Amino acid sequence: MQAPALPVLDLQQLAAGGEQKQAFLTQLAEAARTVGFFYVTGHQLGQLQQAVMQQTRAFFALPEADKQRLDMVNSPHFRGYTQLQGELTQGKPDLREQFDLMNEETATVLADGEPQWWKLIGPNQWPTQLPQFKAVISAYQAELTQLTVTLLRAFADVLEQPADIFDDGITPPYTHMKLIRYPGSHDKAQQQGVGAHKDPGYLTIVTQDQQSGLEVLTDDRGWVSAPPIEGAVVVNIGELLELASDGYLRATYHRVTSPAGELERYSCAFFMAAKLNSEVPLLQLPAQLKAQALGPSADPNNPMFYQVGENVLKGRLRSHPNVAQVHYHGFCQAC
Ligand SMILES: O=C(O)CCC(=O)C(=O)O
Ligand SMILES: [Fe+2]
Repeated sequence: MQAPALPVLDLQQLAAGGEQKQAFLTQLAEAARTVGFFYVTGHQLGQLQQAVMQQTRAFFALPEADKQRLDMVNSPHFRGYTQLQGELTQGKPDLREQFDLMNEETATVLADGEPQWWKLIGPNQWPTQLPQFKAVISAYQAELTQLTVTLLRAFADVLEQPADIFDDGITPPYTHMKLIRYPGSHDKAQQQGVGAHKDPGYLTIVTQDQQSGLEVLTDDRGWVSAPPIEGAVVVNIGELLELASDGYLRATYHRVTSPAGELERYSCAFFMAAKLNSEVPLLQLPAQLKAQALGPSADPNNPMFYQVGENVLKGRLRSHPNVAQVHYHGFCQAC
């Protein structure tokens, strides 16, 4: 077998402590500084992962009318179903259908003048036709939340910070899970499963079925494929970690190219951010790390905000203009 193009890290080493933990942290630092994308094995997600993929397939196999009843446009909290080409990346429709959910909460009632991102908080929409769906997906959400917290603490170590430096903002974190189906494309001109983008949170974990398609932009090798590896999930750094580390760590551009012809691809992307009503701490890095911090990347098409709610809402408004139009009209200049 060809060696994977991205680093593979074993979480058991982190758990073992001592020298093994040090070896894990060294690899994490290297992976984070070079590509910002890596595989993680040695997690405990195995059986649950299979159940999640089963439920994901079952959801997308529901009749179109059942899925449409859960359309995201019903939800000011950006939860629910988005049909094929219903989401935009870099202004172009993505060839994927998806189901989004976040922390299950009661909607906040906004007083005059309060920031709009409070509206991101609220209940999910659930498909009642699938009796196991909510329990299985919620259990996975809880496991991935734990895993991202563990990894973020490891990043604190890499950045030579106290292990709890991020804790205030992530008790609990804001989490967003996206179940996705990418249909095959017969058209070479239309293969944007999802266009090139950075993720807005601290960290993302991607669970893939057997079909490849995820690609990562590297400095030295251009776009490289991140195909599924049995027993591994893919982890990548988001914008909040880039901001917190003043660009020492980089959020990496990635995309999904549609499978060919009759093939299809299923995945689950899990985004972990800090609480919406928090600010990302700008860490005081030791001199040898600071010297390598490039500052956060400046992209006029993608401003990054330290205020977490603002950064998360920016991404949602841009990706789902129809939801923005209905629920954020008059606020969103782009819609
Ligand atoms: O489906 C995947 O593998 C990744 C999806 C992704 O990058 C995203 O939704 O942000
Ligand atoms: Fe992404």
